[in-house]
Amino acid sequence: MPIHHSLRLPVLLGIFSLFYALMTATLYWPDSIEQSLDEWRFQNHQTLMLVGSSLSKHLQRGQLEELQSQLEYLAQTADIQWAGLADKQLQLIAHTYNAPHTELETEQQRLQQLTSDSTSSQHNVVPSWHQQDDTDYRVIYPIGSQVPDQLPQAFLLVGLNAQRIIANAHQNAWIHLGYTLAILLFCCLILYGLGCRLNRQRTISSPRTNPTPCFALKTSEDLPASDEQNHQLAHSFHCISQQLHERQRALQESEQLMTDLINTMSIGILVIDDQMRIEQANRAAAALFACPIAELQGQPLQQWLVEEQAIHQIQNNLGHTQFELTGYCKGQQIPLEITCTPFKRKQQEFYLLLIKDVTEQHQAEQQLRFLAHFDPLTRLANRHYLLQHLNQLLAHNQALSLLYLDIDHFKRINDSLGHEVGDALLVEIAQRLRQLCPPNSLLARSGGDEFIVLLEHFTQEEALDTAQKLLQGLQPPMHIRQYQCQANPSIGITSTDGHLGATELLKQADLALYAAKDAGRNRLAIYTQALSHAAEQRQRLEQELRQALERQEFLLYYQPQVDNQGQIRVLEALLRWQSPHRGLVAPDVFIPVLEDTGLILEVTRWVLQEACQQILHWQQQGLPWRVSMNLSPRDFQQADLAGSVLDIVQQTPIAPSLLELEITESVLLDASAQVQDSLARFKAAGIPLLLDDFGTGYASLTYLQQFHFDGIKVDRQFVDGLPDSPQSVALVRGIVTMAQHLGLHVVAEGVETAQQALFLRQNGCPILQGYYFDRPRPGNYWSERGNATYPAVC
Ligand SMILES: Nc1nc2c(ncn2[C@@H]2O[C@H](COP(=O)(O)O[C@H]3[C@@H](O)[C@H](n4cnc5c(=O)[nH]c(N)nc54)O[C@@H]3COP(=O)(O)O)[C@@H](O)[C@H]2O)c(=O)[nH]1
Repeated sequence: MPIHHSLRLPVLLGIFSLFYALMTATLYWPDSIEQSLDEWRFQNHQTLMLVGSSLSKHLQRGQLEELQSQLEYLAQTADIQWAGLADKQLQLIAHTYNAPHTELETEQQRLQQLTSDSTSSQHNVVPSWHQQDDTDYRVIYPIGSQVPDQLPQAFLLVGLNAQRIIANAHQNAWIHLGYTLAILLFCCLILYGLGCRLNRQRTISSPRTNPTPCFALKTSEDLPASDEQNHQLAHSFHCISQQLHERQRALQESEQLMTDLINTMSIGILVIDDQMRIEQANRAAAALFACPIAELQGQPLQQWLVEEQAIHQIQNNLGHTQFELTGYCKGQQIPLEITCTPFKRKQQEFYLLLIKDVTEQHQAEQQLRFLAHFDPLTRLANRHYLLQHLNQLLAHNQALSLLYLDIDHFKRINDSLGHEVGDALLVEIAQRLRQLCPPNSLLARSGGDEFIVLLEHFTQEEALDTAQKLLQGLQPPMHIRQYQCQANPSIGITSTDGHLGATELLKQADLALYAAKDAGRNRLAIYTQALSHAAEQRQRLEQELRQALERQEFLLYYQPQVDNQGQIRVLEALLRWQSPHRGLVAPDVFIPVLEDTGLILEVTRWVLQEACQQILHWQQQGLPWRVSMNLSPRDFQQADLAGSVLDIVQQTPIAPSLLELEITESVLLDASAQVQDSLARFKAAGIPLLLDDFGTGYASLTYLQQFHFDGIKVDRQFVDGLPDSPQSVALVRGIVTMAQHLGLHVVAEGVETAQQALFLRQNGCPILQGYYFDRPRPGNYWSERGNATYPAVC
């Protein structure tokens, strides 16, 4: 059938449209589905990478609950059906509730095949995608793989379904095809309409060729119909273009959303191509390199990295790996932690880099390293560092000497002037020691007020010489704020030819230090074998004393204090130790050990209980004697000395005034609030307090008044010189006069002769104690002796 010439073009166009639609369907369609799937995989890859990094952190911290909820959260993501997590041994450690067991088992087997694949050049399994059927995919995603050739920390197993994406792609393709056809159809119609109009005009303008009124007939019937069609077509075209516009807007919006999301992430993100050019960057990355995003894009990555081999590191990395590189920011070098994940898009290789500035982390690590080896206060090496160095030298049998320093009575500075002054003084001491120490020496703060100087290649004579310089150098007082502080050290010295262990050497220096302290402080002492021997003896004594306490080998002896009429007024309870090996041991031998070990606290409790029982016993016998007992300075360091003493006293039916407490001056030297509180509570309970060994220490009238003592005991050493030594005479007279004026009662101890007793009586001392009257004896001796008086002193 011949085609009217005005329809020829539209018909041709129509045929072309159909042909085009057919071509698009066969060529464009599969390609567009493949492209959608590519993009879908890429997006899921990124999601898995982000989730993988947080799962890795939970794994490192062993947070199983967080792992589980992270997986559940992942399974809520569009197209992700289920997820599971297998550890390095390929055992499942967590999975979502909806994960089918058969799937998990299959994935586990697949994982086993992947990791055991001997043909694989790397054990570091890369993310692998497996297509189950048309729409189902399974992904094995390695997590926390840091080092090539090593298995990653774990594997994320994920089931994905691409049905939505494929359906979307189909829909898009249909719409695309529909649009194309509609546009072509629309063009056909326009062309057809134009053809008709051209014909009509031709008819009007050339009446000779077409004079018939058919034109009028055609115009009256066809023209309105054609206008109507044109109008509808224009309307459809408008709708289509509007829809197109809206879809484009939606696309732009989702693109913007993606960009915004990436920009809000605090971690720097870069996408680079295989030529290492930056394709995309987020705001955090721009801030890291202090360069606007637009300027970053298209730039070679090398421009921002210090190391040349950095690029090889990125290119050679096969999986999701993490490494550190140094980057540039405003000309400054910054340490960067980079997680690199390669991916393919449209057959081209790309790398996704997650970049973190680890400057703060590095600083914290540096600080930790510093703290591990140095003392933060004085900035000297610490004990740990010194030990390390000492061990290294001794491993090479190097001859060396050690000086062990301890500042005498440093505690008093802390207690009286406060810890801030104490700290400042330590810094000053460190500073002075630094200047005094010779080259080839290592100065360390061992802790508290202890310092150690390691002298490499120093003989004992040279070490002695250095120690003397240190002693002298620390002699001048130090000005700390408004105070003038004295920091006198005691120094222990030891030397070795390099054939000793570090611990042994330090022990020797420590023993020498204690020898220096025992010898009167602010001096030095050299280690000798005898010190080790004495230390061993002491160790043994300590051991035996512990047993003595368990086996109840302690005894109380009592020594009387006699008045002017020769009557016993008070009996002083004095501790003895009936040792099965040593016989009856005097307290001078073992009390220092009990004090050092803290055993004295238990012993004092025992003494107190015994003394109270003895008072009660004598009371029941009609012997109204008071008993005095000694408290050691160490007793005052326990938390509630007054509480425990008063408890024991109250448990016995005796008047507290029948017990006297003898306290040495050294207790008051460090009179803390705790000491003051204890003394006040004894006083309030009615227990008399006596200041023992008066005159030997730092006897101060302030103490007597401040702590409301009832009396003093004149020390044996003053009584010893009576009546011949003019100093003793003057001192004893002075003490007694002062005590009388203060209303204190005075006891003189260590009275051994009749002359001493007479002198004391004639000089107003009413109560005397000493061998002249009696030695300390067991309680039952006094029970039997009863109230008999001693001969009057005349
Ligand atoms: N914390 C405690 N300290 C106690 C306790 N028991 C005793 N001590 C203290 O031990 C030191 C030695 O005591 P001791 O060997 O018992 O000596 C006492 C007397 O025997 C001795 N003394 C008494 N008269 C004379 C004498 O004429 N000559 C002489 N050479 N010595 C004599 O004096 C010691 C009593 O001293 P004091 O306590 O200062 O009155 C001694 O410091 C005891 O304090 C205890 O249970 N806890």
